[in-house]
This record gives sequence, structure tokens and C-alpha cells, in this order.
Amino acid sequence: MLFYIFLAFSSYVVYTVIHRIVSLRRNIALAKSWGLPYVVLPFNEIGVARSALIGIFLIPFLKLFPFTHSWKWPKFMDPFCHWTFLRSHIGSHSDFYATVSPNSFHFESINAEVNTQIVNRRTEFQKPIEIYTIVNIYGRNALTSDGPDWKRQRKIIAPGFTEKNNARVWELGLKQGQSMLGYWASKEGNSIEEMKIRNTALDTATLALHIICGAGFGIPQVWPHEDESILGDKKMVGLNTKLPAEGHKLTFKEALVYSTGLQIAWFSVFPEWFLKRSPFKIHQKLIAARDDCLFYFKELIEQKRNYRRLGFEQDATDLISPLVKASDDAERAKAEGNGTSQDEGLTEEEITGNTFIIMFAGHETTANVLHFSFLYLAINLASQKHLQADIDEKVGDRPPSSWSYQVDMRNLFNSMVGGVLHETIRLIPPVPHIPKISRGPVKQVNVDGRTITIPGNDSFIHLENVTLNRSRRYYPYSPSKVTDCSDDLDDFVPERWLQKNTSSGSEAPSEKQVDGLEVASFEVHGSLFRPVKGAYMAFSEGPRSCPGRRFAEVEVIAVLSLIFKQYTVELDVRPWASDEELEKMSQQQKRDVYGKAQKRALELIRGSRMTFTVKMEGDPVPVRFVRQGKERFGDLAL
Ligand code: HEM
Repeated sequence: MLFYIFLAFSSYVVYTVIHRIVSLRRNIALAKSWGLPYVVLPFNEIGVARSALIGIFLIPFLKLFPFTHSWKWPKFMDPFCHWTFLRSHIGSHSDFYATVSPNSFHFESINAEVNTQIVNRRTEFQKPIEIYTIVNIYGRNALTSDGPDWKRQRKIIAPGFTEKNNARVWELGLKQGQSMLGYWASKEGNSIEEMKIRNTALDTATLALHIICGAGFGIPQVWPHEDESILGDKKMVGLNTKLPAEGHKLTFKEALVYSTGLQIAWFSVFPEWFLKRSPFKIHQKLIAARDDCLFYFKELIEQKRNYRRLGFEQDATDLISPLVKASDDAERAKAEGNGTSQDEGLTEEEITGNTFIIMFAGHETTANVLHFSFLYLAINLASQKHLQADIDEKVGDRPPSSWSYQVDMRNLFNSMVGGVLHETIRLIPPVPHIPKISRGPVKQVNVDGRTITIPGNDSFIHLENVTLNRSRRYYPYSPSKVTDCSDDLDDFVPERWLQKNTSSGSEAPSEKQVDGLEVASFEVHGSLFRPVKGAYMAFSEGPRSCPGRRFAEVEVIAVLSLIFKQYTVELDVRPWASDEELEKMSQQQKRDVYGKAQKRALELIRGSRMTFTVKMEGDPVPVRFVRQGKERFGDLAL
């Protein structure tokens, strides 16, 4: 008996080995015949949990053995390789290449022409919705759907992203920026003149959450130092109060924070029935947060429904009302016998699913841009000075309460403020790569006047933003002033966006945008550098591009303008010199101290990890916001 078990087992092993060798040889032969540069990998996994296993265990394990450091394949196995190596791993590879293994054939693009064709041929290059199931916890939504299902949902969510909504984001951005300053000033040891902040990431996360709650959901939120009475008749128990609704453990904000964090990855590891019965606290809290969040979403949706019934629909500028309207209209049409498949609305589950995805997609992304902008500006004092001069020029002495969306937003967007926004996103794109899947047969795309073949048969495609954004082919550059690199594409140089467009720049937005969204007033007659189509993919392009792009841009411009009109951010150098010691230092000594803080801050930024977005984990970079004119390192900005 044992002999037969052994025979069966060894036959299986031999079959598997031979099968894998044959498959690998076939994939290599295909890559060669299609003229694709390629890298051979022993295996190549897709999916949050499997990628995390490779990224967290296998790659660090291999790094323990110095002889593996010269191996090429572990670099390409790293699911975060573009963030880890930026562009050094590409070496002699072209700006598109394949990774082949016995079980997979993936295609990676860092080429603008390829990107544009892929995002615009939506039916051939689809969204790999199977890897997004983790964000289906409140129901299917636009991000996790494809085909007619996606088209229907996108048609319903798009009308919310209007100029009216952008203007609301502007107003809230200015207000919330001021509240964040007030919160910083209220902390022990701080004053409105000088604020020491250990980790600005926590506060930009709160700020972004408040803006999406306010402009996206119509629920104003208060900061810890503010009194709930300022909410007036907008106070809603649990939704924006400091105590949860009766019978619930968490407030809406607490439940949102918990159920939009990395911990939702548990849902992709274990089935829900297991998490519900799990004895671990983390699982119990996750389920409680999910259930409380769902309760608040439903309450919010009911509120929007009542609002419509009372006839206040015209006043709604939020992103949820259009979802409720579409579903109510479809119900009514069906009841009256006029319903066709075209005016189908959303199911209740799709409404909660889309409500969640708007929150999820629009929260951490924007918060990270603000956080990294603060850090890069603290590291680059000369650029910060330039930014402040531009803000002064655009708004003069007028108080922020008089800044208008129609005029000031456009002027500030087309200045160094827009430069800082774009440069931060260029260096750290919140969505580091955009996955697609090539369904059906192989496909042809054109590159530099020739045709290349992209594998079909459900091959994965990645449009790699981190490396693309550092391409000499698409971005203006000069020799680096901070390293010995012959270009400054790894450095923060927001001024590069102020350069005049070359003839290869993308066209200015027209009235008919391919993403089907209203053109924002600040985009028209823009004067910033515009990369060629397919070269700036931070928000993706084409029909599936980010509907929240203008929302995020308005938010970042409002907050940066408000803060840097009044304050300067400097690195907190206290780990290297006390305030008393600084006062006695020569300019050169101060420069040396600041140099140490800059080096450390850059190391910590580079140490950021890719989770859902690129985010700093571990030690934060402490900074100080000081009133303009009270800088400790003002001389270094010259
Ligand atoms: C800096 C901030 C942001 C960045 C960089 C960003 C980036 C992106 C990208 C790259 C996609 C396409 C993902 C893919 O195809 O795999 C996307 C989709 C999406 N984003 Fe954003 N986003 C940002 C902010 C926002 C905001 C503020 C909202 C909402 C208020 C939002 C809502 C969405 C939604 C609903 C989708 C799914 C669209 C669809 O599949 O049709 N995003 N975003």
C-alpha cells in the first residue's frame, strides 16, 4: 500500500515539475516571438493576501542572504518593486516588459502611448474585479464592477461630482484647514504662533475625513477642541456627535476610520462567518465597526430620502443624494410601468457599497497628498518660500473667508500651489499602480510606430505610476541639486510644473471630457506643464479614471493655500539641537543641523510602505508650523 502511495505522490511531483518547465518554456517562447523584453520569475502571485506574503515574508527573508542581492528576479517578485526600487530595477529593460513564470504572464507598462491605449480600450483591457472583493464589504460598487454593471453605477455616481460640489469642497477645505490649525494650537505647549506636531499624518487623515463627510455626505464634523454646539441644527446623533447612537459601540467617524483601515484585509483572509465567531478582539472590533458603519450609512441614506420627499432635493450638493435619487426614480418608473433596463437605479446594497467606496477612495488618498506635501515643503525651504510668494501674489491681503472658488481656486491651481500638488503626487502617487486584465485573445498596441503584442487569456497588466512619473521621456528635468544623479526626477522640484508646455503636452480639457464629468472651471486655460496623455496616470485616464480627481485637487489647493498664507513649516530639529543651542549657532552650524533633519526625513519618507496607498508607517517626521516671519531657518530658504 505504502509503495502505491509513494508512487502516486512521486508521479504527481514529476508531472508538476515537467508541466511547470514546459509552461515556463512556452511563456518564454511567446515573449520572444512577440518581441517583448522579459524577466523570468519562479512564480508570480496576484491578490492582496498572496502579495503581502511575498512582500512581507519571502522578499525580506531572501534579503538576509547577501548572495541573493545580485539576483534580478527577487526584485521583480516584490509586489511593491516600483516603490522599492523607483526605477533602478528597470535598467536595460524597455519602458514595457513582461514577467513570465510557469503559471503566469504579466505585462508591465511605463510607456505613455501604451497606457493611453490600454485605458481607452475598456472592453479588451478590463478591470480585474476579482482582486477588489475586499472592498465589497458594504456591497458591490463602481470600483469593484465591470461591464454594463459598472457603466450603470458610474452613470449614477458621476452627476454628484459637479462644479457645485467642487465649490463646496473649496469652502470646507478653507474652513477645515483653519480648524486643524486651531486644533494644533490647542495642544499642550503650542500656541497660535508656533505649533509642534509630531505626526501630521494623523491630522491630515482627520481633515480629509471631515471634508469627505461634509462635502461628500452632507455631515459636518467637529475637531476634538471644538464644541458640538457649532453644528447647530446639523447635529446628528452618532453621525457627528462625540458619543455613538444608542445601542451602538462606535460613532460614525470611529466606525469609518476602523473599517477603511488595513484591518479590512481580514475579510480577504477569512470568511465572514469565521470572523463573527472568532475569539480575537481585532476580529470582533472589525465586525462591530462594519455593522455600526452599515447602520450609519443606512440612516444617512434614509435621511437623504426624506430630504427628497420634503422637496429639498435641489439644494443637495453632496455625492450620496444622486445615488438615492437614481434608485427612487427607477423604483417609481418600474411602479408606473415605464421602467426599462436603461433607467435601472441601484439596489440598496449598491447604494451602501458606493457610499463606502466614495469614502474609501476619497479619504486616505487625499490625506496622504497633504501629509507628504507638508514634509516635502519642510525639507525644501526655498520651494516653500516660492509657494508663499505665489500665494501672496494671487490673494494679496484678502482674508481666506473672501477667497472665491471661481477666481482664486483657478489662480492658485495655476501657480506654485498646483506645482506642489502635482509634484507630491508625481513622487508618491497615492495609487502606485493601476491593474488591468487582458481578457480573451492576445491584443496589439502601437508603440513608437511599431506594433507590439500583449498577452491575452486573463493576463495581468500593471500601469506603473511610480516609475512612469520618473521618466526622462515625459517630464522636464535638470541635473539634481541634492544628489549626484544627472537628473532631478527623484527630487521634489515643484517648479518643474511651472515650465511652459512643449508641443508634446496633452491638450487642455475640452467641454466634452472622456471621463464624462463636468469640466472644472480651474482646469480651463491652465498654464501648468501638462504631461503627454498616458504619462500622468495618478488618477488614471479614460472612462474609468477617478471621478474624485477635482474633489481631491480642490481640497489640497484650499488647505495648502490657507496654511501657507499664514505659516511656514520647518523640520523639528530638537533631536539634534535644543532651541537654546540653536540661538547660539552660526548660520553654517544651523545649516548642518537642518541637513541632518532633512536626511532623516527623506529616509523616513523612503521607508514608507505600500498598503492600499503609499503611506508612512513607523517613526513620523516631527515638524513645527510657525507664523511667517518667526522662522528659525528662514535664511536657509534663500
Ligand atoms: C489624490 C487623490 C486621489 C487619487 C490619486 C485617486 C486615484 C484614483 C485612481 C487611480 C482610480 C482608478 C483606479 C483603478 O482603475 O484601478 C480611482 C478611482 C476612483 N476614485 Fe479616486 N483618487 C483620489 C481621490 C478620490 C476622491 C476624493 C474620490 C471621491 C470623493 C475618489 C473616488 C473614486 C472612485 C469612486 C473611483 C472608482 C471609479 C470607477 O471605477 O469608475 N477618488 N481613483
